[in-house]
Amino acid sequence: MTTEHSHATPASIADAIGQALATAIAERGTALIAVSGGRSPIPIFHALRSRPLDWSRVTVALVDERWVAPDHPDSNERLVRSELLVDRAAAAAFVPMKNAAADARGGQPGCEAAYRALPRPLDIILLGMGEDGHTASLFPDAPELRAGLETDALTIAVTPPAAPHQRLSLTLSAILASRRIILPISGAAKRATYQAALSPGPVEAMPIRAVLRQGGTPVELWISD
Ligand SMILES: O=C1O[C@H](COP(=O)(O)O)[C@@H](O)[C@H](O)[C@H]1O
Repeated sequence: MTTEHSHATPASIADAIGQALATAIAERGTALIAVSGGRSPIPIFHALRSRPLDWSRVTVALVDERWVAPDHPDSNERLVRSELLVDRAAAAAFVPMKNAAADARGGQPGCEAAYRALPRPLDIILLGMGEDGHTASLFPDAPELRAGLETDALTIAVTPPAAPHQRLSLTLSAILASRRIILPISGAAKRATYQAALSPGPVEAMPIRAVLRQGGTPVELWISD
């Protein structure tokens, strides 16, 4: 089921995430969120990081990672540490995807073990979508895409055909195992991508379709100008 929220703002999205985390903490004592990298989540991180939650009970994981050093400008870990895990959110635990392996394929088993050790299900995923219809690091035409859409593993190494860096990504099954998925869509280009994703066509051409076409996990689209 997909719910559309129009006129979204970083504050309204942070409200929804903060409430989900607070509910999880109240019900189970802990909360687990996986967040995307890229540009889109930055204003949401800024609105979320000062929310009055018991952040010491929150664990932050990643939706995907570029296989670069954690201080590289393209590192999603660097982004999350610098833009989310500060202020009140500095008390949260963080589970990186990047490890010491030389490449993403070599690092996948260690990442899989680290993510399997997390409590499940994820309470919430802050998902992203590229203008090419990729989500997480499930890229159109990636050689590993079919496996990423079908495997029961939580993570997969991906070689994007047209984007920089090897990736480590949550798989579709791991994404859909979340209690709730929040997908912000901002700007004309992303809105056009979303409309294209709603049209008939293969999932392989726009992997976000696999998230939008399923009916088991609630997906909230937060749409802004
Ligand atoms: O490469 C990536 O791209 C997507 C979309 O990024 P954005 O900059 O267009 O918001 C992101 O969701 C993913 O985490 C990231 O690794």
